[in-house]
Amino acid sequence: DKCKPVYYDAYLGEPISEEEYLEHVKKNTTFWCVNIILEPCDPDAWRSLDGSCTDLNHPSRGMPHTPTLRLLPPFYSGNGFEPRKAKCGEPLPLERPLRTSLLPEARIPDQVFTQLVTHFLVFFVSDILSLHDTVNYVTWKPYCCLPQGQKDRECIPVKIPNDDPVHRFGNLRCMRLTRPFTFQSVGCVKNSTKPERIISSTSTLDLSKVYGQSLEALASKGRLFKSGLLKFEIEDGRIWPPSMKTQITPCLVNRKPRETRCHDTPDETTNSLPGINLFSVWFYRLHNNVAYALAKVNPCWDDEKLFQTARDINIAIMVQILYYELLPSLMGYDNLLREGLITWSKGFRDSYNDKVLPQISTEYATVLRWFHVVQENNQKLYNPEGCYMRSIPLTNISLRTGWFGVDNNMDYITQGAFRQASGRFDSLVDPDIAEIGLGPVTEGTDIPAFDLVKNRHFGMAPYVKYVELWHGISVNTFDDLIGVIKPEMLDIIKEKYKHVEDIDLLAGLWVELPATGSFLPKTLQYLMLEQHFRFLVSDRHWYERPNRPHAFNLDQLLEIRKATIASFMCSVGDTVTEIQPSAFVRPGPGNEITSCDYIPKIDFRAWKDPLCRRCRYSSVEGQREGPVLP
Ligand code: HEM
Repeated sequence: DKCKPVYYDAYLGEPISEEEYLEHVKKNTTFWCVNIILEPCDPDAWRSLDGSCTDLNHPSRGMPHTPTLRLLPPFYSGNGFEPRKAKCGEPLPLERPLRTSLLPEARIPDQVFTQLVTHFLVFFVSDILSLHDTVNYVTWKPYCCLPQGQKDRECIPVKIPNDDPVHRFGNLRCMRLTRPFTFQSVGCVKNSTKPERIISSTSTLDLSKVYGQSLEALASKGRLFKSGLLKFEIEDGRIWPPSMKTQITPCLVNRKPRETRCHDTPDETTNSLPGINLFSVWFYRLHNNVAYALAKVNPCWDDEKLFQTARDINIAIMVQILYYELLPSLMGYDNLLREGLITWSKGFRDSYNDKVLPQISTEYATVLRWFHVVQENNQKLYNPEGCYMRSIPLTNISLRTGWFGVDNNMDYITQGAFRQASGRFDSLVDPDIAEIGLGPVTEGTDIPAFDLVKNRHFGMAPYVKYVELWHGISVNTFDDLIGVIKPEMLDIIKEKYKHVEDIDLLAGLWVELPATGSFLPKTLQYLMLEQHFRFLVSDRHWYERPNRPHAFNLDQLLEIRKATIASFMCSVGDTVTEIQPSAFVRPGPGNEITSCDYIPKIDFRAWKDPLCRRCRYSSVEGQREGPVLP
């Protein structure tokens, strides 16, 4: 029956019967455990919103709440699947003292990269990962450091010892934290099986922060249903996504009555971290700029065609910037070329492999947290002339979209994003990220220590297993890590861990030497290459494919190739009339700030549809209307 929905077991990816589905309804587990596909996959359709039909043979794979892939089998201890023990049978060293020893606190500007790198990265992360584990200990179970928390198995608070370098003079001895949600904990799979984390995002790169993950959310909050546009609002001459009109909003930290802005987007978590907030607004605007440009060259296109094409271009621009600009800057152009992540030719390439499921690896989801190390929390604000105005801690403007809407803050933070250095790519962490990572909503948050806790609860194999896997060496003693770990840090590692196999994956990354030609630690480099290759080969809608549904023609692809973060900022960044051509890299000799007129732009005439000539004088009503956009 064509119109009958098909229910899939989210974990197994197999269809289930209506009776099995009703069982889930009874248990109230459909949200987590069932993927519903309303219509059979149409191989010629545009990319779906919920990730379904990315893989025609396994239509539910790629959807939210589908499993991650383990590169190495998990390590847990006991029947309760608690974090693995040290080799000698004792618990592993406490996370907080490990963090304070291996990753000291300091705020040092990087000599190469700008703050735009971390803003882009955190936005990109929000496209494929989840916030629910954080919401759990902040909002749903805020009691993990109170006596009530001792009775709740979900609570795994982080202990702060009495000799803590920061808190020994204060009273804080506990930071609240909860176990990550797993297929087991939410009731999809038996508790007697090894915990597998559950993620609420689609596993493809699809700008789900902008478009949401369901038709209903996009229809009710996103689409204007006119000229292919997303809904928008103009305030003080700036274009924004629509704002919420209710009193209760997710912008918990807005300082009322002045700060009222909170975005009513298909995915409300656009209002969370500043980097996510900024790039969501910018990609929102870019969609409308593209739709407007397309409508101009194709007056006969209807709303649907304009919308879908603009979405497709918007996603392609994001991926082009990620693969051809950001990743090469971080990981080395030649490294990416050699591993087949990018191509030197500007034309098409088809790397799609229908045997590879659209998934992310559990390891990748964990080690991406390494980037907390390079997050500078002191956001500098500049005016459009490039003069420093003032600073604000990023942790003070999370969950505070209202701040962006007042005092020209949006202009100044935009300017600061490409003028200011990121944190140094080193074994150091910004003091705010290490102590007050969630700002005023908790008593204290040591983000990298939390990362280590999660590393253990996700059952990551010991660090040395990954070193052996990727670097082809066998590691039996600490000295086998000479040449892999920074010498001075190897001394500290030996003090902290009793056996070389005890080292946690993330702790190893904190102290590793960078890979050749890269700024990233050696093992992180491999784990990133591995996953970014999978994004490319498992995505049927990958923008460089000539034979995907609604594929670009060559001229169009060549225009997409012009996308850079600088042209992006010129197009959507408030007051950006000049910028350095490589805006992920600090401005300076060879990368001077220059007028946007000199930054190559996409020419949308490549999308001119010859069929439109025929209906030129009978253009669809309203087609030429639209906001006056740059
Ligand atoms: C001011 C900047 C940032 C803040 C305040 C922040 C805060 C946080 C917090 C509180 C968590 C949850 C920790 C936990 O409960 O385990 C988290 C998770 C995470 N963050 Fe950040 N972060 C920031 C920047 C970044 C950046 C630049 C990246 C770059 C890759 C990043 C990647 C991640 C990842 C991958 C996770 C895990 C998400 C998941 O597993 O679903 N964060 N962050």
